[in-house]
Amino acid sequence: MSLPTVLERIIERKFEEVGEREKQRSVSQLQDDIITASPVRGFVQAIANNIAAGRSAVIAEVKKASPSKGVIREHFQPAEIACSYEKGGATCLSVLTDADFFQGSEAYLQQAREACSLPVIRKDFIVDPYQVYEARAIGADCILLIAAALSDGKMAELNTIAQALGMDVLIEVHNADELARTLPLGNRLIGINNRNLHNFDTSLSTTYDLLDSISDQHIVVTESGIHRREDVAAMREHGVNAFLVGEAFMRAEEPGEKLAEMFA
Ligand SMILES: O=P(O)(O)OC[C@@H](O)[C@@H](O)c1c[nH]c2ccccc12
Repeated sequence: MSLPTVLERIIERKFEEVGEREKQRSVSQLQDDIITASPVRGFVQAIANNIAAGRSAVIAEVKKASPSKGVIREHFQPAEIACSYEKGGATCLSVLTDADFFQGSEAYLQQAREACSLPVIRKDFIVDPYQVYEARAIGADCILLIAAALSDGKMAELNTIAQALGMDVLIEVHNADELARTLPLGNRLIGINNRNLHNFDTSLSTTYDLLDSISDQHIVVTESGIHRREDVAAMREHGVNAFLVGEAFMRAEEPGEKLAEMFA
């Protein structure tokens, strides 16, 4: 038998984590929290507005560490980073909430969101409805669903729950099969992860190769491995105008300045 890939290990751990959390706080308690949660900020709307105005839409990521890179940013203050991103022209924020593999937390999402007026996506490995309720309870405006981690039925179920709670959904794919499974859901936003979650290689051609199969009604978000102005220019030449960028910003002293530089 082959060794489990990192994605498989993460998912296995997520199911345990959900079990532990449910004992601490039930779904019905989360539903109470949702009643008083901060109203949803339009995530897709913000992206669409930017693109309609001819600009790139930038989802700027708040990420301390990753399994492939280890600690990416030592000085890590989510509120400070959020302000810097907003000043630098970010459209939305992405905040890692996974603790075990990315050193993230729900508190980081709350701190980042409170510090600015940008819509925020909860970046985590969502495999159970519990995590969708939890996302809205902590203020998330959008969730990530990773096609590689979900069956068709589970993906549809989680998507429907998120939308019923008023959130947007970014479904992430990295090959033609995952894309074909995702398109029938009819979501406006499609994320293409240039990083293979099984072996961590990044290749921008992952995005280019899938573009022909996606109609103009969708907004493609290219994710991972965008490091330089040249990467941005190449994507824009292919008609891709929405970007999810983490590491390149996180390694800069002033993340928002780096954003402004790369997307000027
Ligand atoms: O740091 P990068 O290479 O700019 O990548 C950001 C983002 O795309 C990446 O963090 C990511 C994309 N999909 C994910 C799913 C889970 C965790 C992390 C991710």
